[in-house]
Amino acid sequence: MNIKHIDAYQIYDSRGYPTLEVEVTLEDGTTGRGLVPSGASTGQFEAWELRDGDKSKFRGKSVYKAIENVRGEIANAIIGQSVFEQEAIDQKMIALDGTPNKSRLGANAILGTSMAVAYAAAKAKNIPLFEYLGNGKGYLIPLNEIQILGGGAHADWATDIQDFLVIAVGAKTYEETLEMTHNIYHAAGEVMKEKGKCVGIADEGGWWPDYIDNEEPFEVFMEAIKRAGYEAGRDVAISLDIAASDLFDGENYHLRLEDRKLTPDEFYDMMKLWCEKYPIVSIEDPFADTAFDYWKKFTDEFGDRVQIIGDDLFTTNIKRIKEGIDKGLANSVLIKLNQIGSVSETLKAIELTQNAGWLPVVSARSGETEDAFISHLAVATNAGQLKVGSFARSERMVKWNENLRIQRKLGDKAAFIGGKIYDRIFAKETV
Ligand SMILES: C=C(OP(=O)(O)O)C(=O)O
Ligand SMILES: [Mg+2]
Repeated sequence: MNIKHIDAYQIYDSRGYPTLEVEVTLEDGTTGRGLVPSGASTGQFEAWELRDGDKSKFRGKSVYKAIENVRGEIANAIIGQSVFEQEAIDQKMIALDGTPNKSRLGANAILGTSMAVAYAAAKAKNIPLFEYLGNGKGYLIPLNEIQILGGGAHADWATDIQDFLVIAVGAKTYEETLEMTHNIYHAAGEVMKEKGKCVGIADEGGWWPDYIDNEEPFEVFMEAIKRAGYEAGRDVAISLDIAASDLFDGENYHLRLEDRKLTPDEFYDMMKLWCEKYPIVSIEDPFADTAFDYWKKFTDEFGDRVQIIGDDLFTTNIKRIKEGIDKGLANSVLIKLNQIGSVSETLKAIELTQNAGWLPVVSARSGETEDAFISHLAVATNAGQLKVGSFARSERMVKWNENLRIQRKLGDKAAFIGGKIYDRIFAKETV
């Protein structure tokens, strides 16, 4: 089935900033839409999100140039091509762009088209997206990583740490992860309101706190877990996204909240202390994306009991992930479609991660849309984990809820292994 028409439009994301929607129409009238998310704490090695006007201050700027590129060059190149040739279409757009980071046509223009092509292809085959993307091999319903408190760039630096998340490692079913998280999320809100520490809701739906130091959120978190009736470390574990590149000034890590600068060694010791003191099962971007020595040292020390995720470190980029695997910098990769800018490259990044015995964590962006592509991607690839921000905004819930539907569709084929996913990385060190 060939592509007949491609169009693009400006829509708005969950933060109310402009983004792109691409619509692909096939010869039989079938359509597919790709809605492009957008980050705030973006990594320096990400593919380029094309915005109109001053490139250095792009947040909030319109995307009409990217739209023009879809309607013009991209449409000219791929109209008439079979919609089932996902990789060939993506490669054609990459070659047409001609830059290493998709900055000429825009990673947003290319990704929107790539996602729309995948959706249209699945529809043309009359199968769900997860089945199409995974060639029918997807069956694993992912373990959720859900934000309870938001900070960093997502809450105007209310805390230095960007995400305090919960992982229901003891849950026996996907439904139970949602049940446990909803209890903890609301308990945390209650604790914070009692303490007079709740300002509102951060960008991804977690509570926006008002704190004076970086350990206070841990105390609230531990109290919320207890109040919700769970045991920290057994039923649920803590996960952090430090987003450390945002704190790093090229020399030191700047804690704005306490107005302190920590040397890389001091920062390392703080990460170490937290991992020893609290039931932390997963930590993302604990160091700056250039601080390879610290990543390596930390993985050597904690990689047998903590999932160490590279987000800004790898930016879903195959070359960077390969280098990370060769050097042993982490044991997990955050997977974001728009960091690399096409569906087929994202699938390859997941495969590479899994082949190395590492864990992929499929992730949303802080600026999201009402689309649930990533829920399908996580199941299609048996990634085993999904991170979508929090629980209290519809652009997040649409992803969690979509996995309930996918699970129903899969029926007996569906499996959920919960916290056992970590045996794949933790067992290795001890065998
Ligand atoms: C989702 C994240 O935030 P952003 O989309 O702002 O990069 C993240 O850092 O993992
Ligand atoms: Mg991150």
